[in-house]
Amino acid sequence: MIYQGNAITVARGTQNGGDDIAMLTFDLKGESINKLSSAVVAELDDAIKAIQGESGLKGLVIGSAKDVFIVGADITEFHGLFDKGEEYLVEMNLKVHDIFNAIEDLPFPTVTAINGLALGGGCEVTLTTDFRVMGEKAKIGLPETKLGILPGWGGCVRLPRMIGADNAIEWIAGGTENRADAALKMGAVDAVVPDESLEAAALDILARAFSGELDYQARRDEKKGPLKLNPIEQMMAFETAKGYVKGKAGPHYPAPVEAIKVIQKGAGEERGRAQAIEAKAFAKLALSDVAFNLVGLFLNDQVVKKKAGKYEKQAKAVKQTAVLGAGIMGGGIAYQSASKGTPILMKDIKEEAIELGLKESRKLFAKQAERGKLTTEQMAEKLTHIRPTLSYGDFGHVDLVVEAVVENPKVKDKVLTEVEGLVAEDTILTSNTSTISITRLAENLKRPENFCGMHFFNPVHRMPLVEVIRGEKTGDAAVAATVAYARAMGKTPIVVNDCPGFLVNRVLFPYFGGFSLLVEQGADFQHIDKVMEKFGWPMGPAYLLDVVGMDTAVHANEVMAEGFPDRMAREGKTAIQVMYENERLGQKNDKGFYAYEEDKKGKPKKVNDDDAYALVKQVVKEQKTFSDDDIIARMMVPLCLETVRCLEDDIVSTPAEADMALIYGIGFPPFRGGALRYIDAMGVGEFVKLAEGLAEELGPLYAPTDKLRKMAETGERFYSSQAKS
Ligand SMILES: NC(=O)c1ccc[n+]([C@@H]2O[C@H](COP(=O)([O-])OP(=O)(O)OC[C@H]3O[C@@H](n4cnc5c(N)ncnc54)[C@H](O)[C@@H]3O)[C@@H](O)[C@H]2O)c1
Repeated sequence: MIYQGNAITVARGTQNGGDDIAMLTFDLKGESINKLSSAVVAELDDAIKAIQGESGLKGLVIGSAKDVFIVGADITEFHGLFDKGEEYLVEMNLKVHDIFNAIEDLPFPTVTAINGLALGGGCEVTLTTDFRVMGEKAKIGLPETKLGILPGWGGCVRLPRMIGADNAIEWIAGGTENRADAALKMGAVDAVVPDESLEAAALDILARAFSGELDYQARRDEKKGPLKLNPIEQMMAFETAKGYVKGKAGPHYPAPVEAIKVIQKGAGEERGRAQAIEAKAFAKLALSDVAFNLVGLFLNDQVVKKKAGKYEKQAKAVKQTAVLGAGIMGGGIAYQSASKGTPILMKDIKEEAIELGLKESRKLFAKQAERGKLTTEQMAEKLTHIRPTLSYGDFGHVDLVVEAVVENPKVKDKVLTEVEGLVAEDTILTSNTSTISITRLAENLKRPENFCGMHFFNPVHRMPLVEVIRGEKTGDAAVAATVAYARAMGKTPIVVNDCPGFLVNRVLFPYFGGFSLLVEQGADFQHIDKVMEKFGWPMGPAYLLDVVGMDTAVHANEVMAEGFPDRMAREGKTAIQVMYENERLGQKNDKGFYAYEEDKKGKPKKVNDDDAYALVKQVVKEQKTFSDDDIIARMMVPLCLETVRCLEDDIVSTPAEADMALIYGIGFPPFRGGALRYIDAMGVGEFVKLAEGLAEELGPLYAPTDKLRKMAETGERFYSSQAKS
């Protein structure tokens, strides 16, 4: 044994009967995957030094004993490391460069055997060796820009020299996970073989290097030298890419463009100087709020997944489901279930509704086939997973039912009690209601413990969130099975307690409340939209209301006002009500705050409509002017405060889940990390001051809770680590 650590071992391996190959294996103890924590990187340093000190070696194979090669750096360490500042981060990366360069400079040929995943730092380890062989099912990539940073351990330097600037930009700026065949085509790896042949293939490559058939020194020189593009080619490649990538990433996500700049700046440089450029740019990005928030988002996502995983372990199998109602939501639920492989019965009372639901599903499957994601046979097979019906015939064999009929408590009561009488004792019943209390719907059921909410978002195939709502009598088995089913559908379930609006709509409607007040005080609704879109929302509030539908919004608002009269009930008409009364329902009838025309692709395109302005005038009481910051504060404060209340009222159990629900459910700007992360970034004290000032003029919708005031006094935060700026 040459080296034995907690995550790395180096042994002498055989090649043609000898023992002159160093076999370095990643196998992190106590974990199911390999990741590059600081401790593992320190081990790698020791392991390479041990190899350097060993005599009689003539080759190195790096591999993994787990199902994956290395999934990346240990992201749980990031906030702590970023806290140490720019200088520390530059030094840290230069040290890693020294270790990685030492692998690249070993006096014999080297090869990595990649199985499972080689992402981020894991991918960068593979780039240090002269050759790479990859398992057929493995994936490789540099997803760092998705975290608001850039590959800082040589990815921006080595990859462009290996696969060309254009290809490297695509991988790095896109943060893509790339399949083995694509990696081979681009020259990122030298061979693709079945997993079980990886080691043999790696040894074979070494043998060919020993025989001189493969020139490992030439490979090395290429990686270590400047990028082979003349200045004009460089200009063309980089400038075009920067323009394109900037347009795609948008103004709030600087990392992809910064990564291109690093590749460009380092292009004419040899290894050491190019790596220094990379280290500096990495540290700068790592200290940005965007990186802080995106890393936070990743960690929150882990919390949410872990919680769902725990429920899933206790869940009974959900093999056959049913949806009641084949409308917008029922149709979407049936498609999503079938698409991910759980057979589903789709029941409606109207033949036309069923036809429409099936037509939508066919359209969505056909789109996937067009994009090459499904073959025609697979598409036909998936469609058979949806079984349309007008009767309850096969409901005796259903594990879980999703009720998605019209939003009317009487109809829902009737349908739910009817179906409860037909299914097995342990079948789980769920409702996709957006506004009716789950505890209330359970009142007429014989087995309320088997009932909970399963709230999807529209359009179901696109929106990742499912709120799983626990009513007063809901049992753990119902929650567990519903969470498991949501996961099987490829969704992110978050478990919340019952209250009007549940979590997401309870938080969204105060935001619309802020919008109504602004409009009444003379703010232009199109300007509000522009400001909030610039802030990072995918659509402004007026546009969002048009998408939600004015009828839905008015109805939900009534429910919220009844539930929280102190802050959500109000006198006088809002612009939303005026739109509704004038049959401007939004996109569903082509007119709301905007008018809608069909674009070339047949999608609704919003255009200005003077009639909408004329109607809004009816509610305008003042003509105040608002700065962009005023608008942001008046929109964001009620939303953030309601999120705080949901946490205090135990509607949601952690800040991580609350923030992720808003990002996944209503498109809260991800780079801002969520409502509670937003308060933390502003500082709880500053936020409370801002809210109190607004509450004086605008009332209880803006009033901070006592607990939040206390947090401001004591300096408490929602998350433990702190953003930089
Ligand atoms: N549309 C949304 O954006 C959205 C989002 C989340 C939740 N929801 C909720 O989902 C539910 C359905 O909403 P939708 O937008 O799909 O409505 P929809 O009007 O498009 O569809 C309702 C369907 O239910 C059918 N139906 C009525 N009574 C029935 C019965 N007894 N048995 C079987 N089918 C019956 C109708 O024929 C219709 O096809 C509502 O509770 C709604 O609040 C809607």
